[in-house]
Amino acid sequence: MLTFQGFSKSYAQAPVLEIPELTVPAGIHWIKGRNGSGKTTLFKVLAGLLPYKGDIFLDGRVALAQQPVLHRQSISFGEAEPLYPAFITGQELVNLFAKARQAPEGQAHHLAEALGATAFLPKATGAYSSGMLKKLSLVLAFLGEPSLILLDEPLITLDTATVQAMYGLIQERHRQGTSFLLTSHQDIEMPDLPLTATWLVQHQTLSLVTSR
Ligand SMILES: Nc1ncnc2c1ncn2[C@@H]1O[C@H](COP(=O)(O)OP(=O)(O)OP(=O)(O)O)[C@@H](O)[C@H]1O
Repeated sequence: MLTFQGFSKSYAQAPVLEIPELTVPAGIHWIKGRNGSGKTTLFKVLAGLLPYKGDIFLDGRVALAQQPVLHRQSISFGEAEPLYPAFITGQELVNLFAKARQAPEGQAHHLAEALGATAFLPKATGAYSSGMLKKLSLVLAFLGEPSLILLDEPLITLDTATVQAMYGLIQERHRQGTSFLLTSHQDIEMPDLPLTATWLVQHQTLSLVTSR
């Protein structure tokens, strides 16, 4: 699904990640790593938000740096601590993302219902709690038909029922062929998801811990 070749990422002169040669197969992947290890940096690179050196390919055909439009259509990113302009409503963002991503009819409604976001979408996001912001960010991340969805720290601020609903959506989309990368800075297990592999960001690289 993802192939790294001679990849490296630095901030100014400070190296953060180096992945000389690695293939991450399709599936649901859980990426662990301590605070500051480089998980968010990896996701921002994959989401096309940060420059890097080397090559990253998606599904063997989309070279992320060389095909930015196809890249952004193919990968969607749910941020760890999402922030939106305070005056905009959740519904306006959902409408915008649904249009830009050509989301199938009814998909936004299904996602908002599943994640318990329908009631507050008409309100301006400046009035949202951190959990409401996270639910909105998940609705936006699932919109459209990307082949890879990146969810950075998806468990933080969500109540137990919403975490279960999110697991349900991940499995539903996985059955339809979507891959997922999920991160956590906590060393927790994920018994409720059929994980393809667990990875660790450590010593400035990404290493496989376990795989099915
Ligand atoms: N914009 C930036 N400029 C300079 N250094 C940065 C920048 N963003 C992140 N870093 C550095 O890169 C390293 C990796 O940070 P990153 O946010 O990717 O870690 P993380 O694994 O997501 O951490 P956490 O679990 O705390 O969210 C850290 O040393 C951090 O200080």
